Amino acid sequence: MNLKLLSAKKSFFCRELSKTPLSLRKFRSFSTDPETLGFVKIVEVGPRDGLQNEKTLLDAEVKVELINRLSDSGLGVIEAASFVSPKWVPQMASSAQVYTNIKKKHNINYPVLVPNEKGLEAAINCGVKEIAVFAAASESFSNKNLNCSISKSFENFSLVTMKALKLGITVRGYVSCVLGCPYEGYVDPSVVADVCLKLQDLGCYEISLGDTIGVGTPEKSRHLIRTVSKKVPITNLAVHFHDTYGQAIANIYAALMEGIRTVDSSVAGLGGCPYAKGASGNVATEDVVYLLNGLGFQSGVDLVEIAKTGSWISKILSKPYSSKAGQATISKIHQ
Ligand SMILES: CC(C)(COP(=O)([O-])OP(=O)([O-])OC[C@H]1O[C@@H](n2cnc3c(N)ncnc32)[C@H](O)[C@@H]1OP(=O)([O-])[O-])[C@@H](O)C(=O)NCCC(=O)NCCSC(=O)C[C@@](C)(O)CC(=O)[O-]
Repeated sequence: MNLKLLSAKKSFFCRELSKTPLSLRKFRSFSTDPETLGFVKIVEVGPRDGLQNEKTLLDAEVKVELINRLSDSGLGVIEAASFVSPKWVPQMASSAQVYTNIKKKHNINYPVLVPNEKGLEAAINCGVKEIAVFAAASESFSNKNLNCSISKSFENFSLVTMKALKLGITVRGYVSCVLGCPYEGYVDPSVVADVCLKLQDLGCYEISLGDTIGVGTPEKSRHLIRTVSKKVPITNLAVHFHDTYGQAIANIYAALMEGIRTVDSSVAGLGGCPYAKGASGNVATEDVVYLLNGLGFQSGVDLVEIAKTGSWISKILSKPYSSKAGQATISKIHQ
């Protein structure tokens, strides 16, 4: 790398690091050398979070093709489906068919969402190796999304995780509304931290912080991560930003600077939660890959391949292709 550029990059990262309090710097082994910044795991949630809110029911074959294409782009984790009630989320009714028909690669993890024992049974029958349970940091959202209180949801998750872990199925946890709730507004970061800790205590190996309605800003995201990581190690945390206010990439940058190394994203920025009206798509995987490449992080994801898939699925859904990095990448291919 050009020496001048390297030194400019280095001083930029040193400036960023100097904004991190000493106490945090100590336990976040956070490199300042752009050459050794390391690996960021991308959790692709397009086939689940991206599609669950689509009104037009997609054929299982299209979802299978989407996942197979994503599998060819270098992603290590692709959330494939959701074993929830089809009455609640009709788009996910074909999850068993989708999961069984995808061409699974040995080095890719294909987790699915599971809210209760019924969902776990269905996942087990399909041979699923990883599930994700999803809690909320707001009572109102928990009631809308899961039809029960936060404490009742944990009774379900406790049964689900215990059974799953006994069978060797790993469990990831989500917390929704970490930076705001569509029904209650402000959410206290210490409440989020408590919910994260509970998920960790159940045996979740990783907890994803969901900004369900995309209201977060970089400083609020930093504050949240600092609060939560006092209870759950930062290495066990992921971030999951929706882009409702166009802040997702800035928030991810802030999260990376705090030491987060797992980022959820959705191809073509698809997505939205059926129980969070007005919440727009997730941050686009293409935009995250472009950011990571620019910062010198490795993700293993091929920007051209993921952009081709983003452009393809947008056409299938008759939507404009909304990823800026994806659009630019595709237009370069066609030059
Ligand atoms: C949890 C329930 C089921 C409770 O819903 P309920 O109505 O209280 O459940 P129930 O036990 O009374 O069952 C009602 C019916 O659903 C069936 N049922 C019950 N469970 C299942 C199941 N697992 N699979 C298939 N069917 C199921 C059950 O058999 C019954 O069928 P019926 O007897 O009426 O014919 C419901 O509220 C539900 O499915 N909620 C899921 C909502 C959802 O998927 N939301 C989106 C995902 S979360 C999200 O997007 C946020 C996230 C993770 O991305 C992070 C972020 O951005 O914040």
